[in-house]
Amino acid sequence: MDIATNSLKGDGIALSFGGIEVLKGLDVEFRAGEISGLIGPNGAGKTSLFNCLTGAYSPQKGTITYAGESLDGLSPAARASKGIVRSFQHTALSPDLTVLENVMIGVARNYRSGWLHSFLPTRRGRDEMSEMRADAERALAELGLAGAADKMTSELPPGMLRLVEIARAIVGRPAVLMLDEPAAGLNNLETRDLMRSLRALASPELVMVVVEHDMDLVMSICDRIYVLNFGAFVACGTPDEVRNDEDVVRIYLGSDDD
Ligand SMILES: Nc1ncnc2c1ncn2[C@@H]1O[C@H](COP(=O)(O)OP(=O)(O)OP(=O)(O)O)[C@@H](O)[C@H]1O
Repeated sequence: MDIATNSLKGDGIALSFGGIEVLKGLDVEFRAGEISGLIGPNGAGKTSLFNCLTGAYSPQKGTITYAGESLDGLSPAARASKGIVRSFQHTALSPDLTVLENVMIGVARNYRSGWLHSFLPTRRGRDEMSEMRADAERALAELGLAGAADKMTSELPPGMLRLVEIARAIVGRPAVLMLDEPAAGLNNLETRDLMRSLRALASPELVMVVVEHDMDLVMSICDRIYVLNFGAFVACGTPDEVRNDEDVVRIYLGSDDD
């Protein structure tokens, strides 16, 4: 398929709560092969747009497509089965499973018989289990976490937990990876490791979208940045273009938020 068509697009996305319009007819295109950033002050509408794209919210107006195919009306699970996955701002890992087992959960959707069947003492169950294990080991290795596979998640510092969660999101080889504030709660060193890992994940087929308050991270790793304010885009461009945009400097970069 032509990579240029493999974008996640929103056309005229409008969302209201109790009559208050929080997204005002947004047009957006997150392209494969790029890391896109979504930034803006508190309450600008970033999470609302993120939730519309992942299927957690249904916009009252507009259309969302991936590679030209409409996603309208599909639940988050149905979108995930099409390869559109998200990570969570607060880690959603199980403390009772090892790192490897937590990541294996993320790949279960790719197997015909699923997670439960893989534990059954059948040939197919055993084969699927070892494939899932190999997929999870590959995802952990991609993020530099091979050595942590057998640890319990409770033994890991926050920065590594965030990477484990990203490993769980990428283990099924998603088409679209949406990251909600991946650097929240991380120290400077952990944030730098995360930036390196995210940059290394970028590939020509993958649409990657990062909602983030950490401006250094966004400016360092993103190819294109959308700036949202009061539910409307005020700028879109490369980090340099956005950094030098007068409106952005006025409404966002000059604020005390970040
Ligand atoms: N479920 C909801 N019910 C009512 N209002 C909501 C809901 N979700 C978001 N809003 C409102 O929509 C507006 C945009 O909020 P949103 O969380 O999308 O902004 P944001 O840019 O992600 O902010 P932050 O950076 O603080 O997370 C805010 O005024 C918020 O109060």
